[in-house]
Amino acid sequence: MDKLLWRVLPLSTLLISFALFFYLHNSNNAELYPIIKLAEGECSLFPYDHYWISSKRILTSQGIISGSVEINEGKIASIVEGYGKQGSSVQQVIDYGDAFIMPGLIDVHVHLDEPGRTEWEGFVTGTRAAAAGGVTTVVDMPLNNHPTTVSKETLELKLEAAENKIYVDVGFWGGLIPENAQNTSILEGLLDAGVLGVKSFMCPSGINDFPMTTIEHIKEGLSVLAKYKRPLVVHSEIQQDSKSNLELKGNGDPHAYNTYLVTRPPSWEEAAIKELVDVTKDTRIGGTLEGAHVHIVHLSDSSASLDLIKEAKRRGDSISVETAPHYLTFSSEEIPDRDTRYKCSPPIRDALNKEKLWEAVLDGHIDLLSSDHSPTVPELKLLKEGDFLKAWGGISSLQFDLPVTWSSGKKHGLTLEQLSLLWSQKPATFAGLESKGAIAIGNHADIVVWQPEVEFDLDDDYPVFLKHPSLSAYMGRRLSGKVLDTFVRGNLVFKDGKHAPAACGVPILAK
Ligand SMILES: NC(=O)NC(NC(N)=O)C(=O)[O-]
Ligand SMILES: [Zn+2]
Ligand SMILES: [Zn+2]
Repeated sequence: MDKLLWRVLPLSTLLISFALFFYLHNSNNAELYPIIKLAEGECSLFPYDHYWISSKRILTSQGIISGSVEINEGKIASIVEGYGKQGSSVQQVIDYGDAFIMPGLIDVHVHLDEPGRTEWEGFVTGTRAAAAGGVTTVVDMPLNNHPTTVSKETLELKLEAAENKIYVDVGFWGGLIPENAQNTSILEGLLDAGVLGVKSFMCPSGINDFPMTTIEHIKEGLSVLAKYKRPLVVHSEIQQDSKSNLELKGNGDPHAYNTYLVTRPPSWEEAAIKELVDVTKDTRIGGTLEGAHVHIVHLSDSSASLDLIKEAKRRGDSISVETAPHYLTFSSEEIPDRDTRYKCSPPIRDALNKEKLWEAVLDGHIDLLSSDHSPTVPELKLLKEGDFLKAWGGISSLQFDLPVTWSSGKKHGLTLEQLSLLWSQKPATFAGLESKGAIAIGNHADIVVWQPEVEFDLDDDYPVFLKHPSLSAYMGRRLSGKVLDTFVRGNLVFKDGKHAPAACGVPILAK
């Protein structure tokens, strides 16, 4: 017996070693490159400064190619056509096979809520969700953080709070409120400190220290912004409380979505946009506000409001518009009673409105997409009570920008090129983010690698990095388009469900 054992042992050791070798070899192949254990504090899950990534499908500024991209010290150093071919300086290659490589998404409308409301969201949770979704840059809104970002001093508080907490790059919108519109030195101080532009509300914002602006305040703001050549972004709704609406508010069932919907009709958006386009005529070349730009956030009304914007564009006004994936995905008819996760303003309208909005996206009348990720705490969303009139308005979605847009978009004929234009190139130009938004030589290596054809369920097992996953109306859905890896300035910040240990995103300040 002993003898037999001694004979079998070397043989089995040999077999085990072989098996182990093949297993490791294959699993390395599956991982596509060796995983090296990182020390705490590292910015990247791939510890090389100089490497290539290759795939059969790379969306470059010259179109989709099969080939490789050379990344060196955070920037795109070269692009080589031909799958499997790399330049002579090959050090490390990550071969993604036929996964799709494209520029990272730039989400210009995100409420990160820090400092002051970290129980709602925060720099760490928000930017980790972004990284997990292939979003490599976000631009943070000046509310619902406390204090709101309306002066140089409050921007400094933001920057302090963001230190060592951001996993992707973050730019900041300042706020235009009556106080700094009337005292332009405060506004200039805020712009000098580096906000990419300012945002205002034409209706109550729901946040006490962010009062609404009238069109007169907006004109004051625009005359300052014209000098800086930075945009004004506007929540474009003006309250039009007709008698019948007031009555409905009192009588309708607050658990029915329609009761909320009728309280914020398209005429609110139309009224605001009418006032805005009356002002944007002066932004034309030679006009008194030349250099200023008005950007309408989260357009929901695809009828009269959109027509006003199209007409202003035709005239040559400096105006642009975004919409959000929830207006392109959901329709009011299908929102269940009591499901306040869907409450936002302006509201999600009917299916016909949604289809017209898609048409406008595909025809290029909508300039870009953004999430308007605006969570709160579950208690304020009133998930248990299900009261649409009292619940906080805001959709929680940041991590799902890409799969949600793609899932609905592909059914409407959206191409991968259009998707990237709407989520990367256009937002980069709009927010003045040089060196971002395209895979082009010299640009930041801000990249998402994803599988457009892969479907997955957003179930309880799915790794969601939002602060409050239960608030997202997308939970429970089946989506197309799985994010594999995300690079920010060459750092592999997210891979296969894991984040890099250190938060190495940088704040982006306008100069
Ligand atoms: N204070 C907010 O975050 N409001 C947001 N709320 C929404 N959209 O329902 C917004 O962007 O208007
Ligand atoms: Zn808004
Ligand atoms: Zn918002």
